[in-house]
Amino acid sequence: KSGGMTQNIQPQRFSFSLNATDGKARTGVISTPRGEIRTPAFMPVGTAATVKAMMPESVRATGADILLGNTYHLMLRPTAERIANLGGLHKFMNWERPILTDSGGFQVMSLSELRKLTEKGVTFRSHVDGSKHELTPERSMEIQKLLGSDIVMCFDECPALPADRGRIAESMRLSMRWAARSKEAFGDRPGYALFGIQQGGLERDFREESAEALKEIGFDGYALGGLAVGEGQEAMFDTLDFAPDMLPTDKPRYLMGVGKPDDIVGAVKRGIDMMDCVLPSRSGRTGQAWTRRGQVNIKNARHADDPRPLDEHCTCPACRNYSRAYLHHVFRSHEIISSMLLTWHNLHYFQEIMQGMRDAIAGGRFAAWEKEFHDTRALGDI
Ligand SMILES: O=c1nc[nH]c2cc3[nH]c(NCCN4CCCCC4)nc3cc12
Ligand SMILES: [Zn+2]
Repeated sequence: KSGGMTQNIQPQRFSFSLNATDGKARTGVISTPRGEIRTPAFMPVGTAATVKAMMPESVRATGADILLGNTYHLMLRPTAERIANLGGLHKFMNWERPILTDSGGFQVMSLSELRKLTEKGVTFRSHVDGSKHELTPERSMEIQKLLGSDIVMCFDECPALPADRGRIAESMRLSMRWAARSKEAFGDRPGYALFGIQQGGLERDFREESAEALKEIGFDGYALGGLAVGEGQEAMFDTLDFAPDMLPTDKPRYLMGVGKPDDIVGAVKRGIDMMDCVLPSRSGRTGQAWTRRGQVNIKNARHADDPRPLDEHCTCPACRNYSRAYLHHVFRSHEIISSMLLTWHNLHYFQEIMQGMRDAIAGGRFAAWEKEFHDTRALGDI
């Protein structure tokens, strides 16, 4: 760097400070050497080292403080070793702020073929080229270290639902043994964090057993896994009515894979600090816009002549500079800009929900904010 440039001195540690609570809802800041994460936080998903259809600077412009990457996808292509040799994932994808990486177990079970699960780990064939691979707690930690991930997830097993109690307990106990092996393999890495993942399905006693096991091992943060796997919102909320409270209050709580706007609001209301979901980006590419008045499918013919923006209150580039008619046209014509604009809008809207909740919790007015959120959605699109 040129002389005289003041280095923005970042903390060399990973820490979480709670600023305010309102009921069970919390707001705070996670400090990391690569920057701060305002909570409650929503993480856009950058599976293959890109948030699809978005430049990194655009992702930042939506208000994101942290991205999610996937061990499973990056180990298959371009491989973690190649990314490490090129300077790590941050440099590779030109995102210098925090990155959290999922540990791969969930993606193996949902994406690969010919999987074999043993106490040691999982062997599987790549969905990309059919090549054989193995993931273990140790290998997952090594991959996430090679990537340079700021927040590393334990290697776990997420049971497919519906599953009987015996299967849920057996799977959770395997994940807890893998959590211990993950912690051992992670080692002591100041400035980097390792999060444990609570399992146990929808069962209070198994969630309790899992939380106790994780606290005994000790982690920098605690995720709730095994949810958003088809149980439905009511069952998920019923579980969130007790499961987060079993985890330490002074550490971040991360609900994996969630979700729709109302899932996100309901989760924050129940004490969740971090979430991730492909929904805003994936649905954006299919023409599905999320707005304060509910969902809008821009491909619907009713928009063909509509000169109004998607959402007149939204300040994103899609709503500031384009009409519904234009968005309708570029989607119908399969123009690349269609994915860019709708993804940008959806990510911007999701971040606006997070900012709204952070402010509301800090101001002790979460209930009022939540009521306005639901009442406006009930109006439906105009
Ligand atoms: O238990 C988990 N351990 C590790 N990673 C996970 C990721 C997860 N992602 C989800 N749900 C994702 C649901 N998402 C909704 C939008 C469409 C694609 C799937 N549950 C998860 C549980 C886990
Ligand atoms: Zn917008």
